[in-house]
Amino acid sequence: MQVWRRALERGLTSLSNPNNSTCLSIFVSLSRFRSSQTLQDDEEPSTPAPADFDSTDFSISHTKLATSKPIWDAKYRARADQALFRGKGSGLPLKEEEREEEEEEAALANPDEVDEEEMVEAVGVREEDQRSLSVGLVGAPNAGKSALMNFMVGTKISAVSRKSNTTTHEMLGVMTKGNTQICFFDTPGLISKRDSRPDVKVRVESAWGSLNLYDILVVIVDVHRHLTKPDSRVTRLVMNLGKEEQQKQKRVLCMNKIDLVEAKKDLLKVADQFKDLPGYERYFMISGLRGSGIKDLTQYMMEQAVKRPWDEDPTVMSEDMMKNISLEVVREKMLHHIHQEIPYVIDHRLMNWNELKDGSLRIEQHFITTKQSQRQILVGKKGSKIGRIGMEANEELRSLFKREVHLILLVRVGRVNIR
Ligand SMILES: Nc1nc2c(ncn2[C@@H]2O[C@H](COP(=O)(O)OP(=O)(O)OP(=O)(O)O)[C@@H](O)[C@H]2O)c(=O)[nH]1
Repeated sequence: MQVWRRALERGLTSLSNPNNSTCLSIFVSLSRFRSSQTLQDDEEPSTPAPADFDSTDFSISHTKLATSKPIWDAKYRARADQALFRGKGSGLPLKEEEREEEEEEAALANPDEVDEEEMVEAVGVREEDQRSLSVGLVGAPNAGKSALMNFMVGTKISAVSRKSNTTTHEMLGVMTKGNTQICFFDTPGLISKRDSRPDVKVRVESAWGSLNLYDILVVIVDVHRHLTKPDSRVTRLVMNLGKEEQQKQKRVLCMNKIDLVEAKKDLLKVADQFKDLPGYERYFMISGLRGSGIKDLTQYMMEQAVKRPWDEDPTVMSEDMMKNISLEVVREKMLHHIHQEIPYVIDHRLMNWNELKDGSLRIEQHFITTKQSQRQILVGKKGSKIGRIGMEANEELRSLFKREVHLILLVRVGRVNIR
C-alpha cells in the first residue's frame, strides 16, 4: 500500500487541497535537468530548425533491445555504492554482482519466459523479507533537501512515477538497497512568512499535522546560514521539534552544508546550541552536496527500517529520472566523440519529452553553442559526429528504457546558460 494512501486512511484527508495540486518531482535535481526546465522562450528559433540527428532517418537494429548492458548505470551505481556503503554493495564481489544484475535485467525484460519463482529471484526480495522506512524531511527552503536526496538516491534506479495525493506530501525519492526500501517525503510549509491569509494558515497547520506520519523525521538546518545569518524561525522550528522525546517516531537533526564552514569549531557551537534537546535521537553533520556524513546517515536509516512490504516497485523508473538519464546518456556519448572543450562550454537541454500512444518515447534535446565554429565541430562533416552520438545514444536509451525511442538532437547557436 502506498504511504500517502496509508496517510489518508489514518484520517488525514483534510490535508489535501484540490486547488493546489502538487506535481511529484521525484528527487531528480541535477542542475542540468533543472536547466532543461528553464528554457527561455527568446532562445527558441523562430521556425523549428531541421534536426541534426533524427533517429527515424536511420534504421537502428532491434536485436539488442533489452539485452545490452547500460554502461552508465553500473558505473554510477558503483560510485554511489562506494560512497554510501564503502563499496560493499549487496555483499557480493562486484563482478558477481554485475553478472547478477545483467541476469536480472534480462529476466525482467522477458517476464513471459520466467516462472514466478524466478521472478521473485529477479526482483530480489520476497515480500515477507522486505523492510521499509518512511522518512519526512523538514527544513527551510534552500536547506539542501534536494541535494541530499540527489546524493542518496539519485543514482539508484528505484523510483516512482506518481503524484502524491496531498499537497503536503511530496515524495522526493526512493532508495532500495538489499531488502530495505526507504521513501523520502518533503514536508514543506512549516516555515512560512508571517502571513495571515487563511490558505497559508491551513497549509502550515496541515504540515504540522502530517509530521507524525513518518517513521523518521529528519530536520535539516543550513548550518552555514545559521552561523552567518540566523533565522529565528528556523531556530524555533528546531527547538520545537526537539523539545519532547517521541514515542512513535525517531527524530534526527542534520546540520547540513558543513563544507561551507571553515572554522570547524563553529560547528561545535551550533551542536552545543541544540545538544540538549530530548526529541532528537541522533545528530549528524553532513554535506548533502559533497557527501560527507551521508554514509553514516544512510546506515542509521537502514538500521531503523521495519519489517513491512515495500511501497514502491524498485524496478520502475520515474519519468523525471528517465529524462535525466536521457540527458546523461547523450552527454556521455558526446564526451566520447568530441575531444575538445566544447562539451563543457555548451548548453545541453531537454526540450521535449513525449510518450506516444504506442508506448514509444519521443525525446528532443538541443545543444546550444555560442559560436558557429563550435556548432560545426559538434555536427561534423555532413552530420557525421552528431549522427554517431545520436545513434549510440538512441541504442542505449532503447535498451535502458526497454521500449522504442525516437531521439532528436539539434545543435544551434544561441545564448548559453551553463550552471
Ligand atoms: N556547499 C553546499 N551547498 C549545498 C549543500 N546542500 C545544498 N547546497 C546548495 O544549496 C542550494 C539549495 O539546495 P537544495 O537542495 O535545492 O535545497 P532545498 O532544501 O531542496 O530547497 P527547496 O527546494 O527550496 O526546499 C543549492 O544551490 C545547493 O547546491 C551542501 O551540503 N553544501
